[in-house]
Amino acid sequence: MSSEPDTPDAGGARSGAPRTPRRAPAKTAAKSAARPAASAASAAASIESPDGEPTPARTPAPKRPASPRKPAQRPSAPRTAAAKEAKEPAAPRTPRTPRTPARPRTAPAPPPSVVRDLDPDDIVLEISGLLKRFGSTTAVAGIDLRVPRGSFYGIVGPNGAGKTTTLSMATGLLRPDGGSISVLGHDVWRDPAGAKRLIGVLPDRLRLFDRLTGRQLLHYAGTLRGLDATAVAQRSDDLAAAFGLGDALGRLVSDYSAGMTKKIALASAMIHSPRLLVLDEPFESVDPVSAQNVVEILERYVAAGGTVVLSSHSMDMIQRVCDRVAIIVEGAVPAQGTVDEVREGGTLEQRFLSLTGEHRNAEGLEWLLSSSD
Ligand SMILES: Nc1ncnc2c1ncn2[C@@H]1O[C@H](COP(=O)(O)OP(=O)(O)OP(=O)(O)O)[C@@H](O)[C@H]1O
Repeated sequence: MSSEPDTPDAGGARSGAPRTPRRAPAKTAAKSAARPAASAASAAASIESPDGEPTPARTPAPKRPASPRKPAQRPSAPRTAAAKEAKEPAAPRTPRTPRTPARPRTAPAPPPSVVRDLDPDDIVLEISGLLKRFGSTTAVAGIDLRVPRGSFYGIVGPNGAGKTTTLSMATGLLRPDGGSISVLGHDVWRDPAGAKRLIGVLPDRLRLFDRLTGRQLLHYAGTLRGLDATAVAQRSDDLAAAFGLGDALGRLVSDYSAGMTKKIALASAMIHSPRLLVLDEPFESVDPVSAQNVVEILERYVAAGGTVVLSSHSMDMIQRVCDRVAIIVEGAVPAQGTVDEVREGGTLEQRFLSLTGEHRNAEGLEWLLSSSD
């Protein structure tokens, strides 16, 4: 979460034992060999055998003599008017047999949506008239959202729609230009300490203290939230086991894979058992098995009374796990509500496409298909 100050090296080069530089001579030579003939010979001569001895350059194969070209077979078109007249008129074309009409495609039935019967007046996160501009760009243009307690709330939208900007403002990471945000009655910008105590955040751009081990990072996150050392140790073990990071807790976070980093960041966001979890693209870089594992952890959290707000580009995932969803387009929310209300009988993806008009095609990229030789 943003309340964690950035380390000077956060997001920087990976630490740990220096890696042995990889040898790539064979690759380089192979690459050179693919070059045109003039350089190919010198490249071949420079290839070394594994014991360091230069291998003899191959003798170039003798060129095959070019076979004489056959004259073109196509008959030439009649040149004179007389010859034109002599030409027989073309036989009339037989009309095509009309095709049997294709069977109308039946769209696959949308999967059943997750239904949670929640009190619409018991609101955990309330956003009203939220506004944010960056210079001449209006990133968020007056968004209203109401997230009921106990919901698994999905936020979807095309690239640049304003999802991250909205979630950053909702969690106190970015100051809005207008509007208000409250978490269980605490105004995020007037009472940041009160609101932040209730929130766990997985921000879009992870900036972690990656020179710490996983265990140290969890210890830091837990003690920052006021937990004592015993509780932190216990919860760290529980979270590491749940996220499959048990064996990695002793290793530096900088040496984690992208998916592992996401999971340790998520564990850090959950260690203080927040009432609201705000997760910006939590499944990005996470393998399908781990994603399912994370979903199960979040479902247990929601079943126990927690509330999750997450953004994702995976319509399938949102449709499968969320009971409510908001679609953000150009900084506004044209549709929000239960998944069934938003998808209006179709799939979430169909509704998303109808609202975003995202049907760009590859016109203008014809050059991409032409060879660069
Ligand atoms: N710090 C910034 N400075 C200038 N413009 C910004 C900044 N942050 C976001 N924007 C702009 O605000 C708009 C919304 O960006 P945002 O990151 O919220 O979109 P998003 O919906 O999260 O996109 P994506 O799905 O690609 O992550 C974009 O036009 C973006 O270029």
